[in-house]
Amino acid sequence: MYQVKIMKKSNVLLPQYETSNASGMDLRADLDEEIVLRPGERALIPTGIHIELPAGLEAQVRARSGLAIKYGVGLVNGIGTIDSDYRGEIKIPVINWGQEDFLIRPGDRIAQLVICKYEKISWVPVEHLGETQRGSGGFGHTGIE
Ligand SMILES: O=c1ccn([C@H]2C[C@H](O)[C@@H](COP(=O)(O)OP(=O)(O)OP(=O)(O)O)O2)c(=O)[nH]1
Ligand SMILES: [Mg+2]
Repeated sequence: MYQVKIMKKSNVLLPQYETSNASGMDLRADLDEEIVLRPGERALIPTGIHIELPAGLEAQVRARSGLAIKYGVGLVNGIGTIDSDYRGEIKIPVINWGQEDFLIRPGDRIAQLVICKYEKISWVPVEHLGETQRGSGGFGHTGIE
């Protein structure tokens, strides 16, 4: 298990795994007061945490499926990428795709953080790529049945 430095405001709880083998740790809104996200509205919600990941690890900010299904609330950037060299505050770009106002209260768990390994590569420019059965087929070319 990696040990990762985290800097946080004193009022902020450490993100934690909610079950023993969860891959994500829930992220809480670090707000002074509740905010209302109207339908179609987006906001960048602070978490009050800064982390120092070793090179080779990234953190992904992902939506919580319960909020997505119940309220249509997700992340406007799909999945947020926290680079290992980022030292700023982790923020959550939420959007209300639902039809009702969505209330975010201080401390609400509104997204989750998943730590992942990533690889670095260097490019080798070429004129031809290796052949495969798929070739250039994509975007549903194998059908749906
Ligand atoms: O959901 C997110 C996504 C990003 N970030 C922070 C961490 C990340 O390392 C930095 C930059 O993110 P990204 O590369 O996705 O944004 P960009 O628009 O390309 O900004 P930059 O030019 O700073 O890389 O912003 C967050 O706090 N939350
Ligand atoms: Mg970037």
